[in-house]
Amino acid sequence: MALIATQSLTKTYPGGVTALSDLTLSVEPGIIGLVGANGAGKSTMIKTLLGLLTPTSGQAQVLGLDPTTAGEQVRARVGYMPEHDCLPPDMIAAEFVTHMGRMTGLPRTVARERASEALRHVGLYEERYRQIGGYSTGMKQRVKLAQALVHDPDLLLLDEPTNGLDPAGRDAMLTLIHRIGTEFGISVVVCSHLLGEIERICDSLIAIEGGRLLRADRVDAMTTGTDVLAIEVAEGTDELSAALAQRGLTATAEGRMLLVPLADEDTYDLILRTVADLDLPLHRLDQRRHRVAELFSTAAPQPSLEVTHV
Ligand SMILES: Nc1ncnc2c1ncn2[C@@H]1O[C@H](COP(=O)(O)OP(=O)(O)OP(=O)(O)O)[C@@H](O)[C@H]1O
Repeated sequence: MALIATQSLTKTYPGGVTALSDLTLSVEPGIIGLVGANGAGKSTMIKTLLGLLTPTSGQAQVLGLDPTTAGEQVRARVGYMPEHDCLPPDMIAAEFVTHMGRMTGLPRTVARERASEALRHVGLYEERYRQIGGYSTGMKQRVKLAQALVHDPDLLLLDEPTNGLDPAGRDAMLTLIHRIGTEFGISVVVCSHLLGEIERICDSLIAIEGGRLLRADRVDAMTTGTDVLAIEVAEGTDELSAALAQRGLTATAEGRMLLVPLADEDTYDLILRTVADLDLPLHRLDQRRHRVAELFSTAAPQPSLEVTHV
């Protein structure tokens, strides 16, 4: 059974903005990145999957349930970490997460135990009796994650979980999400406009632009090899380029690399022989892979689709 499936899912807000347009996709369980620039429709998608927004047309299934008609059942099995700060500053973290557990229907003692456990999973066990207002941004993000985990969901929907964090904090949050997805066997959908960082921890990606689906697929299927070889030598790049041209290979310079079309298996040998003949120190020779970033059009209007790591 697909983890999430949509058929022609469309959401137009009362003001007339179409945030999701005719989205049809199906993703398997795992860690799934929902990527797109600010305004692409990610939050709208998450809220629709939770049954908090009703689609204008089309359908969605989450864990085999229709959020429009079975919203409560969906929310009982799904944990949600919203994008914006939603934490009461004068509450103690353990109390807040317990309260959120109670809201999902857990009895008081179970909610308390589960809250401690969830706070331990996110690395806040020692600090759990402190007021949230005194927490750093990273700790607040972890409390939001703990409250999403408290009822032991099958699926987590995380809306921009690295928002407001510095690079080290982002890294720690992504490592934590990856651990939850792999060690706890919980599927995770993680929204981000930071494609590079999300690509690193995900099995699959759903890429959207202006409310439309660009592609939903496994990351490895999106990054198959191209028919271009990248060569990098420590020195003598120009010399190598000229020598390759003499042997009928057209090399294009890109930064410190030379890119050569991969005609057939002999191309590798020809390059290696040329490098050896010139006695140049070879740093790399490999087949270029497609990058997920290529899915997105380079033109505006997605200036904030930052690629941090590819
Ligand atoms: N309640 C609303 N009423 C009207 N328009 C809305 C509403 N919420 C979102 N929109 C619009 O729908 C589009 C998609 O917004 P959405 O928040 O889903 O995008 P996003 O990809 O999550 O971006 P961000 O990361 O900036 O939140 C945007 O044009 C936004 O302005």
